[in-house]
Amino acid sequence: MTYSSDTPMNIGTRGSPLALAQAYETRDRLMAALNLPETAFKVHTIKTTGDRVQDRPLSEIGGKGLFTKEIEEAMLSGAIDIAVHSMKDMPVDLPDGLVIDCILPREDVRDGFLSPSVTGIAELPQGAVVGTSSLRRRAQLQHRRPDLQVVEFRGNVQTRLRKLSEGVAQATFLAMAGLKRLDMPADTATPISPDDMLPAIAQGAIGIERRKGDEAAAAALALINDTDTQTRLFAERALLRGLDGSCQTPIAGLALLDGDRIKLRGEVLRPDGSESLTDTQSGARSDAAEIGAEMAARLRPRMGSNFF
Ligand SMILES: NCc1[nH]cc(CCC(=O)O)c1CC(=O)O
Repeated sequence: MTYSSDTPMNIGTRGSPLALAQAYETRDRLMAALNLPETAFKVHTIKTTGDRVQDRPLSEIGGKGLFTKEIEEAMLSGAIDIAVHSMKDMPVDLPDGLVIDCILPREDVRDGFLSPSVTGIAELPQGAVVGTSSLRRRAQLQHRRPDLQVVEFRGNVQTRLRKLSEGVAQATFLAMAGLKRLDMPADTATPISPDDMLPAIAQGAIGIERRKGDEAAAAALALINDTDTQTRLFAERALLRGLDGSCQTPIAGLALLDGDRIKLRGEVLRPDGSESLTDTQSGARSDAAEIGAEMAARLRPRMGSNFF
């Protein structure tokens, strides 16, 4: 079958401005690749548990896939055909019957530092308050600056910028990818080199999920898959899997390609930042997933028990 105005491809997404920007980017790429008009696609916004609960840290609500469950149910029921996700937020295991084999070209992988008063972590005064809801960023920050105070900072990009302007914290972090996809002014944040703060696994990458048997969706998505980004995510997500990690564990990882070689850097931290373990491994890009798994196997004995 082919998609048309009468039988459009139904695209599911969360409703935040960033999620919508990612869904429209996906639609635009599919329009170009399939040479179809806008009317051959329909974007459906779906509210998830994670969107609904705003007053508690995510780690407290618990459970897997807080931002994906309702969307995946809509896909399994046939209400939508594909779902657009930030790969950074995706668990390593997907529900039975669903697959992600389409990854869009990666945006800026770096974290951004945002503050109305200073331009970097080093300049923050002793004891300053920093807002973040990311366990990784919290641990990395406290590892470098144990004097800083970290407060919980939930909500979408716009909410966090508002909290910063209200003075709830003196600084915060946001992924450069999100800011760029939202067309925020370039001076909104100062990019932090991955050498100073290793980003989250899959940061800046968008993945598109579909039903396993849906050959029409598979054929369409194959046209817009970026194999370079996909390969980098094979390595990074294999590391995450090998460490039994999720977005609730302080793990960082970044793979870079150099011709037919791939180089993976990984970091695990104790949640209070008291310890950071890092590792680096290079290999053939065809071995991306093995490299991630091997790194996890090397880190595990170094971590001992109850590391996280
Ligand atoms: N966990 C929230 C989340 N998921 C994806 C992004 C930004 C886009 C990306 O990293 O791909 C963000 C916000 C942030 O970390 O600033």
